[in-house]
Amino acid sequence: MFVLVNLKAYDCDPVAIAEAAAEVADASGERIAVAPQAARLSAVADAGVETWAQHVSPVEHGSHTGSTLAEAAADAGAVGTLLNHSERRITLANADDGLGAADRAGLDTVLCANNPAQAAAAAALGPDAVAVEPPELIGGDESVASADPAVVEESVEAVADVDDSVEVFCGAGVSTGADVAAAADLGATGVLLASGVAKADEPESVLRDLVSEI
Ligand SMILES: O=C[C@H](O)COP(=O)(O)O
Repeated sequence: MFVLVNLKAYDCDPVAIAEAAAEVADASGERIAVAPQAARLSAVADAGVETWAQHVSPVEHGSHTGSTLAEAAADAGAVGTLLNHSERRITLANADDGLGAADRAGLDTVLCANNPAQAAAAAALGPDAVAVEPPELIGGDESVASADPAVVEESVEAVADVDDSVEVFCGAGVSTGADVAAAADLGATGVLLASGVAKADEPESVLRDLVSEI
């Protein structure tokens, strides 16, 4: 199971979390990545953890003020990017172009979706993975795997029907090793989480717990 920690814009120390994640990944042998604010990509990558962007713009080099160029994210140390996160929705055309930009820069991609129908549509665009996250469960205390297991199982089936090479992750409320194990039981191959780590008093213990039942 891939554990992808999105720090969003939380008031946390991205480098301390990156160092903790690198240590837990090394000790456990599990794959953990951290997605900080774009301005902190280099600092997080320098901490030695797999680093992801939260978003890249669907543009090439040129006159695109305020954009996050995929090549710039890659140069800063990112190896992958989220696209179409629930808090950073984009149009279908921009999702397609964003995937093209990520591909051009050599970034892995996770395209987010709200539900199984969107997951199928997302899979049709050919990302490396689709992450299904019911928006109403994001930032909550109960994991999607227990609060709405059907949305995960149905997304796994819907994506496999479109393209069985696309992985399915799930997210929203994931914060414990039991949540990760439950997601795996439903067919997910990764989890996308944020508040459970970013808002924790001791992020390293949460990270250790997250990989404890894989
Ligand atoms: O990107 C992460 C997801 O939106 C889940 O956030 P959460 O773990 O705070 O529910």
